[in-house]
Amino acid sequence: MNPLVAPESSARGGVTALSVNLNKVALLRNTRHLGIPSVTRAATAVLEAGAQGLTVHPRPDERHIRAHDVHDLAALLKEWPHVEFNIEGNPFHNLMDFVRAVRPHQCTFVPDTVGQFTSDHGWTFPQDGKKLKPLIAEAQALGVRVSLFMDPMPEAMAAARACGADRVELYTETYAQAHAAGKAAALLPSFEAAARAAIAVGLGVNAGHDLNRDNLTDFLRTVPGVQEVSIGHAFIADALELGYRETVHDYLRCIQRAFAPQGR
Ligand SMILES: CC(=O)[C@@H](O)[C@H](O)COP(=O)(O)O
Ligand SMILES: NCC(=O)COP(=O)(O)O
Repeated sequence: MNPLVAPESSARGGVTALSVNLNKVALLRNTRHLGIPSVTRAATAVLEAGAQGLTVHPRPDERHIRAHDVHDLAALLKEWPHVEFNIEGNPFHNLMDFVRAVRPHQCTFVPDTVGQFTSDHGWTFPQDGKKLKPLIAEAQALGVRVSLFMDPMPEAMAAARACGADRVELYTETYAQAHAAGKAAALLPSFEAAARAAIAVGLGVNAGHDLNRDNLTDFLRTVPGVQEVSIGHAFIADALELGYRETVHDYLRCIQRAFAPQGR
């Protein structure tokens, strides 16, 4: 049994799952009272094209994903029993209401403030562990896997595990910025070390934020055991040009390339 491949992903041969974040479909929809572009139609399109999961981040200000979107997607996913639903948010704000009502496969705890521009940091350990522990336990008692949004800090992983988390999601904006500047090689070792430290204490590893078709393969080739990438902003930008189906296929190819023997 390869410790870098969790049981959940063994069904895919250890290949990372693609979870499409639909926030930006809702953002565009909310700029008119016409209901288009449809979040549920986008979800159906990306799932029919092969995406393995959906992610939403219903922020308290409802700038994009609204409460009804979460419930609409939960209803839709009853038709897709093998697709994972991941709901992100701050568990001290509105996230737990959705966890209790919808019981998604996974919730991702993100330490955002209410009006924050976007997610830009992970939890702080050991300080946050004590207050997170009961909420993690509550979500798990509802059958919901808990992932903690984390900066790539190997030294924080034991404390993340100690408060009961099932997985961590490595916050990848710094990697994306470095990759765009041709400097990813300097940063990847810290992400690899954080992933190995997480796996060593029994945590699963997810990743997300500013991943795209240019930087995804390099990340997955270097960082071991990534079970899920959640990708939204760049994905939807690409889909505006290529369409949902072709965009899913492009991202799945980026993932597959990372697991192919080098040189192919
Ligand atoms: C947690 C994270 O990095 C993203 O999933 C987050 O959903 C981005 O939120 P916005 O789409 O509101 O920028
Ligand atoms: N958890 C990351 C996510 O869901 C999407 O982030 P981004 O691709 O919109 O930056």
